[in-house]
Amino acid sequence: MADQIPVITIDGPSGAGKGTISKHIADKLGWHFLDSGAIYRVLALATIHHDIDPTDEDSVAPLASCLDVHFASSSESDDTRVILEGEDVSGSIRNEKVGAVASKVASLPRVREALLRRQRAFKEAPGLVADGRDMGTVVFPNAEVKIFLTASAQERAKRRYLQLKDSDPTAKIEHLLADIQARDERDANRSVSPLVPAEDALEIDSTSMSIDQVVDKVFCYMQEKLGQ
Ligand SMILES: Nc1ncnc2c1ncn2[C@@H]1O[C@H](COP(=O)(O)OP(=O)(O)O)[C@@H](O)[C@H]1O
Ligand SMILES: Nc1ccn([C@@H]2O[C@H](COP(=O)(O)OP(=O)(O)O)[C@@H](O)[C@H]2O)c(=O)n1
Repeated sequence: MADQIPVITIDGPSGAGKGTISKHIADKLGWHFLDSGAIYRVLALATIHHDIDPTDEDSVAPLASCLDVHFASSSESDDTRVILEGEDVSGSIRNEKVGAVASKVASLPRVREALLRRQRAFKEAPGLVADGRDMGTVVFPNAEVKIFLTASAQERAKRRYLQLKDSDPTAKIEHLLADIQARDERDANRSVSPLVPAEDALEIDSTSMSIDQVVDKVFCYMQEKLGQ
């Protein structure tokens, strides 16, 4: 029964480490993983491909409802491939331009509504780790374990720079910091599903923590909550 399937939600701002930590926890437990940001990014890319204004709710909402996207596991790597309209877009959804458009389409209430069922369908046995902005507040409000992961904007921009510099030699920390701050502002101030910690979330500031330290902290908290 879907109701007996445990869910761990990890929400927080861009670059806090949500994806990295969620994947570690999901792998360790053998649970499913929902990267909800990838769905908003794919929708953003679809608006770019179809030349749709990302702020026009009447055009973006129908696109969200019938978005032709699926997630495929790859035999060559651990990564899940993201397929939009038959094309592998796993790399192209990750750039900062697509991230900025994603945060625009994500502020449209009917778009968020249209994507709810698609996200909830990831809840399958033996369990789910869900990463995003509103996993613990809106999509899985009854999740057993909720984490709100943060880090200072400077630290997040530095992490993003280190992540991008090899594939994008033009990446600059000051541009990434400005993008992160603009996205934080839009995500926190939108009218629907703003980026806020769930009341029952454990908040972790990872500014001075290593990836392993964060994984250990989440894992200990999860064992305490689930009694495992
Ligand atoms: N605690 C940490 N310390 C240092 N680097 C981290 C930490 N957590 C994540 N990172 C690195 O920061 C980058 C962004 O992490 P990511 O998981 O993509 O963040 P998010 O999903 O929150 O946007 C990745 O390169 C990741 O390896
Ligand atoms: N559950 C979610 C996930 C992402 N998003 C939006 O989608 C954008 C991209 O999400 P992401 O998780 O891939 O972004 P990063 O944290 O990796 O930079 C975010 O800036 C949010 O505006 C959202 O609104 N709700």
